[in-house]
Formats: sequence, C-alpha cells, structure tokens
Amino acid sequence: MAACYQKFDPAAYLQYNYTPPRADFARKDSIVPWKLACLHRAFTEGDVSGELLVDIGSGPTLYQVMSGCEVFNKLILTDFLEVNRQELRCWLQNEGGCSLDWTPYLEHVCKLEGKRPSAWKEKAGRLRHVISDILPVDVHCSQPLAPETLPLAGADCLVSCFCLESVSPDLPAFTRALGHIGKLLRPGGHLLLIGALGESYYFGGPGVRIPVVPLNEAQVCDSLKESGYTLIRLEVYTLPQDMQVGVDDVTGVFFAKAKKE
Ligand SMILES: Nc1ncnc2c1ncn2[C@@H]1O[C@@H](CSCCNC[C@@H]2Cc3ccc([N+](=O)[O-])cc3CN2)[C@@H](O)[C@H]1O
Repeated sequence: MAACYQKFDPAAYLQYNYTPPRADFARKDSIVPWKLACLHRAFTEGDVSGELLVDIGSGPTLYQVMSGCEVFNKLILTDFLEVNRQELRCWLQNEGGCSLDWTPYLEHVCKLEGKRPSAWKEKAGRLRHVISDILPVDVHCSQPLAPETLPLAGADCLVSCFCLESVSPDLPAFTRALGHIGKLLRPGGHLLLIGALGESYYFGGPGVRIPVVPLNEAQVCDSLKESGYTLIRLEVYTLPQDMQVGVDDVTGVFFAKAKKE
C-alpha cells in the first residue's frame, strides 16, 4: 500500500475534496458541513473530555480538529507522508503559501459554536496554540506512533478521518488497524471515526489512483466491536449525484462515535 502513496499530491487532494461542491458552506447537503456538524456535536455533547486529542492520519487537512481544539489543551496531528506533515506545518507557521485557505471552515465552525464568523481568528489562534506535535504514523504497525509519544495512560480521544479504509487492502487489515490505534487510547476514551462507504479507489493526485477497501455500515460496526469499542452513534451521509466529482467512487460517508471498553 505504501508504494501508491509516493505520488500523493496534497494540493490536488485538497482541491478534489475540500473545495465546492464537496465543501460548499452555502449548501445544506454539502459533505463538509455535514462532517463539521457531526464533529461539533460529538465534541460538545458533554461526554468527551480530557487533556490529549490525537488525530490519526490527518492528511493535509485541519477541519477534523476545529471543534476538538476547544475541548482539549493538547493536540497531536499525525500522517504517514512528509508532504502532508509539511502542509500542516505550513498552516501552523502561519507564513502563507499553504495549499488551502481554511478560513471558511473556521468561520463555519464558529457559527456552529454560536460565535460570530469573525471569531475565526481567535479559533485559528486556539488551534495553533494546542497543536503540540505533527508526527509520523503507520496504522499497520502494532505501535502506530513512536513509543514515547503518548503518556502511559494513552490519549483521551482519537479522531481519524478517511484514513483506515484508504490504507487497508482488505477488511481484516482495516479491523487490525482499528485495533492498533485503539491501543493509543485510554480505556473509556472516545474514538471519532469518519470514513468512506462503498469506495474502491480514489485519486490522490492527477493519475494517482489509490485502492480503498469498500466498506458498508454493518462492516464498520462489526469492526469497531471486534477491535474493542462500544458504538455510541453511527451517522451516514449519502452522496447526491453532483457530489460525485470523478475523484473517487465513494457512495456514502459514515461518522462513528465510539468508546474504548
Ligand atoms: N500506513 C499508513 N498509516 C497511516 N496513514 C497512512 C498510511 N498510509 C497512508 N496514510 C495516509 O492516509 C491518507 C489519508 S487521505 C485518504 C483519503 N481517503 C479517500 C478520499 C477522502 C475523501 C474525502 C472527502 C470525501 N467526500 O465525500 O467529501 C470523500 C473521500 C473519499 N476519498 C494520506 O494522508 C496518507 O498519508
């Protein structure tokens, strides 16, 4: 699987998935507002708390931690590829030249939090303040992060978006990867998992076709249970026709909130 990621192009990937129509904040049926609403609810409904949030397989994106950064005082971003970690560092350093302007995302999450959209600068400052590390990760390793990365007790919460199914050749590998990242989480900690349903490939750049293990809802639920999680909630988004933009064959997106037993 690693070989097909050598040509991954963060800028193209962001263009494919994180600009309109998939990221259209004026459309109630756009995918990104749906994802942001799921994450906002999950982080703010009162059962998720602690000190440390770890994002597994961040890719070049930040939307997935924009709600969580208000709940946790320490946030670790991770990805397998240096090109993606560099994209995240670019935003963190706030010197311009990054591949995507995250302002509309920050404004939208501010609105979800009942703040003025112009509060996005404070939110950006909070997010930059709590990000403590941007580290390599490999979910196929039984120890996905370097041993000294986390406190002995583990992280209080994990978030992972569109990663596990995109790097697993089959369902058993997806389930094993879930178990591997579960070891990073303290008992009673929460996992917020977003992923693709029915996806067999996606383009990680022009001509960079990357295989994905196609999942359905039942398989996601079974894999979570098999790898030691109790499912709290599963939400599913079905893509409207005009969200099929030729960059993958995804049919739906799931959001799972689960708790490590
Ligand atoms: N062994 C590894 N361990 C951890 N991470 C690894 C490993 N290998 C590669 N990686 C890392 O995993 C990758 C994560 S990006 C994966 C993209 N997933 C598919 C894509 C995403 C997407 C987004 C939005 C929408 N939508 O409908 O709005 C649909 C879809 C469906 N297509 C990449 O960051 C790589 O660097």
